[in-house]
Order: sequence, then C-alpha cells, then structure tokens
Amino acid sequence: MVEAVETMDGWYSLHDFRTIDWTYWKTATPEEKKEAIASFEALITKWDAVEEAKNGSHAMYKIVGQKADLMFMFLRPTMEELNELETELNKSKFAEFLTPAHSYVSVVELSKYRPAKDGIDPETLPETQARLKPILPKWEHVCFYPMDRRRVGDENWYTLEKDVRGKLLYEHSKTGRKYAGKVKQIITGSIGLDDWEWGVTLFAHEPLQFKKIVYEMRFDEVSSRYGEFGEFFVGNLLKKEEIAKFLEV
Ligand code: VOV
Repeated sequence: MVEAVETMDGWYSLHDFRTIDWTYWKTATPEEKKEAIASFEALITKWDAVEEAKNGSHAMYKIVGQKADLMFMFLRPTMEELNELETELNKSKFAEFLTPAHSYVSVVELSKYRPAKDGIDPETLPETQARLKPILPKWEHVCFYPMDRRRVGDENWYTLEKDVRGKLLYEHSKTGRKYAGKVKQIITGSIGLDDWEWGVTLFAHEPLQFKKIVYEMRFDEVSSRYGEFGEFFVGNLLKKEEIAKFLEV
C-alpha cells in the first residue's frame, strides 16, 4: 500500500488579491481619500502589532499586470482569525475602492519525508516551529502560483512509494538550495482547502531569480514529470510609508 507522508502544518494562510477601482477613486473627495488611506494605514498598524507579538504575519505587494493591483498575504494561527481580518479589511473605507480579484486559502506545510534523527520528532524542534510560523520576509519582489502533483497514467505522484517521492523531493531541494539568499520559498498545503494542492510563494530581491529557479526546477523530475502549475502572480513590495504616494491621483 502506498503511504501518505505525514505533514507538519503551521499557520493558516490567505493570499488576498484586490484590484483598485481607479475611476471611482478619482471621484472621491480629498476627505474621503484621506479617510480611506487612514483606514488602510490603521489596519496595517494592527497587523504590524500582531506580527510584533509573533501571532501571525503579513506582506503586501503591488501586482504587475492586469490580474490584480494588490496582493496581501496573511498568516494566522486559526482560520477564524483569517476570516476576521478579511472581513475587517472588507468593512474599511479603503475597501470601498477595491474589488476582489482572486484569493487562495492554505496552510504552511512541511513534510516528514526524512526519517527522524535520533528518534526526535522534527515537529518539536524550534527551527521547525519557526518555519511553520514564519515572519514573512519583506523582500522586494514576490511570486505566487498554485500547483498540483500529476495524476495521469504512469505519471501519478499518488501511486509512487513514499521513499521514491522523498528521493525526488530531496533532488528538488538540492536545486532549491542553490538559490539560498536569492529566493526564499514558503510552501503552503491546500489539499481540501482550495482548488490546487499547494501554493508556492517565492520572495526575491531580484525578479529574474524567479524565472531562473522555476526554469531550473522544470528539469527536476518532481516538476518535469509530476508538476502541474496554475496562474502566476508577480509583484513588488508595497511599503506602508509609500501608500499615500501610491494612491495619489
Ligand atoms: C527556494 C528553494 C527551495 C528549497 C530549498 C526547497 C526545498 C524543499 C524540500 C526540502 C521539500 C520537502 C520537504 C518539505 O519541506 O515538505 C520541498 C517540498 C516542496 N517544494 Fe520545494 N524548495 C524550494 C523551492 C520550491 C519551488 C520553487 C517550488 C515550486 C516548484 C516548481 O517546479 O515550480 C517548490 C515546490 C514544493 C512543493 C509543492 C513541495 C511539497 C511537495 C510534496 O509533495 O510534499 N519548492 N521543498
């Protein structure tokens, strides 16, 4: 019997994509604009406090292209908290000028393919806990896409033995490690939570590194034979200090 791998699951994740209704924004009075910007900044102050207390994390990016204008990535210990913060954002003055573009619900995931060292459950290690509950890097660029493991004919990830899958992922990790310091990945599991099986969120200082890593990985068997990919979103960091300038019309 093919065995599933045990996963270690951390904070719940919401990728929330919004489009700005610039036409409507232009019709707002200076007072309304001020109120909208203040409401947005107040929310960020709240999110910053949560992050400071290590009860979650968030990151904000300006999406390039027409799929969306903004991407928020939120991490929280519970699904309820994700829901609450999404609702709070929706109720804000700022949200009157936003339309939903896309969203993705998942949970930070690591798997136990490697045998436990010295009988220690890796989930108990502080370094594992830090990776399951990560403070998101505020690197200059983000790339997000969902993916599946293929289940077609002979190329069926779910009929491969666990040790074979573990070996393929080990090969994958060797490619990944070449990008240390250049690309940081957060893998979130979404089987049973959203339309794809995993969310891949990559952070980089230099956007070309996204193309390089994703291209190089296409040749790793785990991606070439067993990877299926969804829509890609790419964006640039949005800093709290630049919001007023960004929204200036
Ligand atoms: C940036 C570098 C990087 C590094 C170091 C890295 C390492 C690792 C390790 C060690 C492991 C296995 C154990 C675990 O932690 O789960 C994984 C696991 C995984 N990865 Fe990865 N990955 C990277 C990067 C990285 C990228 C760029 C992608 C997208 C693939 C592509 O073709 O577009 C990806 C995908 C995944 C997925 C979907 C999983 C879970 C698969 C599953 O079936 O369970 N990943 N990954």
